[in-house]
Amino acid sequence: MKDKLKPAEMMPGSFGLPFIGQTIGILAKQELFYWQQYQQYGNIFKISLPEAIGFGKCACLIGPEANQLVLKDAADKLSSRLGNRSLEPIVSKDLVLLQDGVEHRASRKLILPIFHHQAIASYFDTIQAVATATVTDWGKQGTINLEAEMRKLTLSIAVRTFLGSNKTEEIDRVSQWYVTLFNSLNGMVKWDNPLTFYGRGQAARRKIAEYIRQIIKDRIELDDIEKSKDVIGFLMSIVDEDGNKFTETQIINQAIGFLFAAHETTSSLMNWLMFELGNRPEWRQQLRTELQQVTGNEALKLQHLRQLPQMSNVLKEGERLYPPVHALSRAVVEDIEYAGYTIPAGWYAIIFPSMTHRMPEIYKDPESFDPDRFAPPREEDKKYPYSLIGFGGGAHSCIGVEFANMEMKIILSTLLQKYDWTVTPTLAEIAPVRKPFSMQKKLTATFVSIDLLY
Ligand code: HEM
Repeated sequence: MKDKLKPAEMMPGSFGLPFIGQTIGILAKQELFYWQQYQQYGNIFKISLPEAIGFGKCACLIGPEANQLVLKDAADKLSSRLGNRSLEPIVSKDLVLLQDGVEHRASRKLILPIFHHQAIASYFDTIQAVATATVTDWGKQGTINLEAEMRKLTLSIAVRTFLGSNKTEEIDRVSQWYVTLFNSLNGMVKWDNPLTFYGRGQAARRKIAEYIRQIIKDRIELDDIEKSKDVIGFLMSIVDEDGNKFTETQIINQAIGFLFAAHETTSSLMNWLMFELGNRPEWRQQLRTELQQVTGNEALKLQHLRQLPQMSNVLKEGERLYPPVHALSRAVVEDIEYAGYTIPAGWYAIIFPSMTHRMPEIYKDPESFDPDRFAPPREEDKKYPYSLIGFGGGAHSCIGVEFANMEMKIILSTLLQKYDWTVTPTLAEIAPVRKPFSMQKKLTATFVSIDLLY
């Protein structure tokens, strides 16, 4: 049986140019590059990416079966740590995503309680307060750059709930360092020098680390650990089965890792939800009616969030059409087999939420925004396992999914209760969106107070 398997080199697709592989196509076209390869070659194709940026020969696999293989069935033969090593300059090996096997299971068990629903309930008030205060300004500003303002809002929420900072100037400072660190991911030259993206990112990382170190020091001095209901507080209180606590460096690395995992993802999904809703007055009204029925026009409370099925389906439809993590990468450490090919150790296996989510075999009329596809009896995501993977799946599935959904529901509810809005460019001008990462920068939104409308 094994003899009949073809070598991965025989897959359709192209490795591109020597040394740089397909880098030029990917830099120029981003997600669209993979989409075009999929159209040309089908649901399994090869590419290559430079080793200098943490890759090599890659098998790109599309569809629920491939997702299940990579995230579950063959997970023991794959390494998330090596598959995501391009993120190491930002998040360090202390983040669970960069760990495998026994080490990963042990760390994940320790940190899961931080994002368990009991714990995230304690973040509700903070998120609501930041969301309410921030969006109050949006109505006064005329047309806003949606991406920039949403980034500020989600960063403020993350810095407040994770690090416990509550002074505006501190939040702004940490947010600026974080943006510099995030942008340094684009830096090809890994030289720690102020002249390079990478160097500026590392300098910003050291500043964030120093800021967190001071928070830890203050809390120890003030004996304030147990009282602090933020992520740093939880990280400082965790004790493993042998009585060990996280070291100061581990706490810093985890916190920076969480900022990274939580921020860009939530911000991007929020932008596209605002875009879709901004183009659909009927859905804005439907969500508003659902909210009114549940809250009875009182302030939003935590328990209301569990009674908003239509809003939950809108979030899922956003996750389906605009998954912020459009590709998930693993390094192959032991040969795996898929679709008649052997994918050997040393290669990378990459799966794509963005393309799985638009397969007509799974989702009816996949390009259309149709949140009801998730409501009974349709429940299109239940037909095949691993067909909705915007939050990943298997051992490395997102630990922040509840936090993210709570945050997005709070922001959306706050906006729906306060404003009506329009977004440019319009759906007709840019759909279907194949480059959401860069396209989101073009989005602008105009908010009109509901009181002025009704
Ligand atoms: C809309 C928001 C979010 C989306 C779409 C999202 C998506 C994902 C995805 C796709 C993965 C799996 C990556 C892989 O398997 O390679 C993941 C993992 C992870 N996410 Fe999220 N995420 C979001 C928000 C958050 C938040 C708020 C946190 C909180 C800190 C968070 C923390 C993590 C962590 C720590 C992991 C790694 C888990 C592990 O390796 O065991 N994420 N996320």
